[in-house]
Amino acid sequence: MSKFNTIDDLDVAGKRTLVRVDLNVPMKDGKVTDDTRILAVAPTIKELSDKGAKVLLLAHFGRPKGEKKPEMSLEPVAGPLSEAVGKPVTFVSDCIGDTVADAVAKMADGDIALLENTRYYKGEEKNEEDFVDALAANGDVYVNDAFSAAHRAHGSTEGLAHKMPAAAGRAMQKELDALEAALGSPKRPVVAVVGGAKVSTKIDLLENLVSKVDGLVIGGGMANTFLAAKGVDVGKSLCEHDLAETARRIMIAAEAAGCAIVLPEDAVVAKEFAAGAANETVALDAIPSDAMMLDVGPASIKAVTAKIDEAATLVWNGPLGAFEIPPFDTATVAAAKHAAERTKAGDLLSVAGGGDTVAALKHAGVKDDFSYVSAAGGAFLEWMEGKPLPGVEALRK
Ligand SMILES: Nc1ncnc2c1ncn2[C@@H]1O[C@H](COP(=O)(O)OP(=O)(O)OP(=O)(O)O)[C@@H](O)[C@H]1O
Ligand SMILES: O=C(O)[C@H](O)COP(=O)(O)O
Repeated sequence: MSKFNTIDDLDVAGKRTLVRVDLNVPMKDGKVTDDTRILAVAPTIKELSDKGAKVLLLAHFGRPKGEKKPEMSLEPVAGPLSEAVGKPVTFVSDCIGDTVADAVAKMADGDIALLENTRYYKGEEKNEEDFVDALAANGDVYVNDAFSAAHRAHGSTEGLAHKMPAAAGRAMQKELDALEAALGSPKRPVVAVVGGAKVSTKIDLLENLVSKVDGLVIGGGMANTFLAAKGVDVGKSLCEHDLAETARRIMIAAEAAGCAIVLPEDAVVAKEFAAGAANETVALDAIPSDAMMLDVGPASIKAVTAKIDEAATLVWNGPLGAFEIPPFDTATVAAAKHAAERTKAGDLLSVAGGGDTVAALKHAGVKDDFSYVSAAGGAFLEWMEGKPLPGVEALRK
């Protein structure tokens, strides 16, 4: 990390310290269901507080697209965060303006405040100068500890670094060092497993990824888009039909690069996305038009585990199905357990990343058996692609 400033290079005592963290955590009914990302940033927050900084935490939650959507408030995260840091964390209902300035005026050195969702403002994702200036108005120094959001050139992840002395936090430092150690020169064959629901934001990076890996297993909502591009009628499944051309381009690029793509061969379908929903396993040409593919089926699981058996290195982001609701967790759990067994046997180096992916590995009971688990999903895949991450680049010395 010597190429980057770290907290050791910043004087934070008595300073209003804007700290970008990733608190985009899995949540159900207003409660945090996985605290991995919270635990990852807690040491940085505690260290800054212990050094006498007035710690102002900046983070996004979900994709409110510039609207103040109450269900995407960060307020429910303040409690679990306070518990993880072992100090009180005050929630502030805005991230810019007088509300923040008034809260800061009441803070003593060492106090910690969590500011409201930065994506409540359009200027955040657009990295608008006015918005960045408004964020900067309440800070003296900036620390970025959100590796998992570093692939976004947003106001709080990139813009702010140019406005005041800036440094990487401990979690950011640890992630970059660990990924370099594990995947800097990976042992081949390298197999990537990509699933999940963020189809439009992750599909583009697959085009580069296929030239870096020897095999690519596609599952989850991502697979539905590829299957539809191949002419499969995916019914009401999560699928981005307008990305069919992109999916086809990726399949051509993979073939040219000698990267074998593994797509589902069968599917577990249901008419509703609910616990206990009636479901059945069907062939790809028999998906009912009113049903959703919520998991890949047994033939697909066999193909996925066989591909994992070929790998010396596995990188995984995105569950193979809607794992939060059994039985749609079956494929994700089976693949996770299989990768964990091979890792424990010393036959595989396994790296997984992503908010929900980590939750899925925990659910499968194998999180600690993977070689390395990153808090980052999209950022981790972009790092794998070899792309410079704007949030990291902005911290270069
Ligand atoms: N077939 C499917 N249909 C609908 N949702 C699915 C399907 N397969 C997986 N999902 C959902 O995908 C979500 C996780 O996707 P996502 O891409 O956000 O992964 P992640 O690990 O959180 O990565 P990141 O950190 O980039 O967000 C889960 O909530 C899961 O229910
Ligand atoms: O969950 C993530 O991967 C990060 O928090 C980034 O979220 P985003 O994909 O909505 O930018």
